[in-house]
Amino acid sequence: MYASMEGCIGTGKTTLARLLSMRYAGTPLLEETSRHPFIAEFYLDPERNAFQTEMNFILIHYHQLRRAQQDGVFDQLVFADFIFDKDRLFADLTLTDPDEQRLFTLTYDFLRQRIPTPDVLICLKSPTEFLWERIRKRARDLEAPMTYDYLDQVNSKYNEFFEAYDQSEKIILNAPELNITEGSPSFESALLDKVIPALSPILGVPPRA
Ligand SMILES: Nc1ncnc2c1ncn2[C@@H]1O[C@H](COP(=O)(O)OP(=O)(O)OP(=O)(O)O)[C@@H](O)[C@H]1O
Repeated sequence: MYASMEGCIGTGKTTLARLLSMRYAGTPLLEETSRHPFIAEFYLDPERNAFQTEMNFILIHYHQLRRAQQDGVFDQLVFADFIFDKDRLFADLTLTDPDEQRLFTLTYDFLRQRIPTPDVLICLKSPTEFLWERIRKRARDLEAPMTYDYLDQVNSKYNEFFEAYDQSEKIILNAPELNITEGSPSFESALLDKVIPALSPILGVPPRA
């Protein structure tokens, strides 16, 4: 079973994937963010750097998922904090040159066929204001140039994507209601009330006591 979290920037995907892995004694598959060499440049000049950023993201994500597949990671219960399709969603927004869009699509479609699709997608929805607050609070240097308008556009893309998504089972959750914060008692009770009852029947296993 392969479960993946998705949601806009700052929704809490990584924290949720990590905690669900612990709860279900599964294996976390977390995005190797430290290996995104272009993201800082992207935020400084999105128009100029979008193509190299998106190509870089699909190659990194592809290799991480392929490596996991070859290492037999998907033979276990896996909780990932990203899916390959997220880069299609970002590229739809960031790539404006038709030649670059075409080359991205050719590469994306070629790679997409070679990687596994999750059995269940956990969709974390959130109002943009909530995400903006979280991103300001976590204060990652490279995200400092991000504008509210950009975040709002990414968030709208995610909402459209969640609506249309039909590749597997999906569970739609409201991220602010969960208050995804490690060690928070309200998050623990939201996990028990809202996430685990929806997820366990799909996974076919109960969480650890
Ligand atoms: N394909 C992409 N194109 C442009 N930027 C991207 C892309 N994928 C991720 N990013 C950027 O990389 C950074 C990390 O984003 P991502 O949503 O993957 O993780 P996150 O915000 O740390 O997740 P969470 O807080 O939900 O655990 C963000 O600044 C995001 O805008």
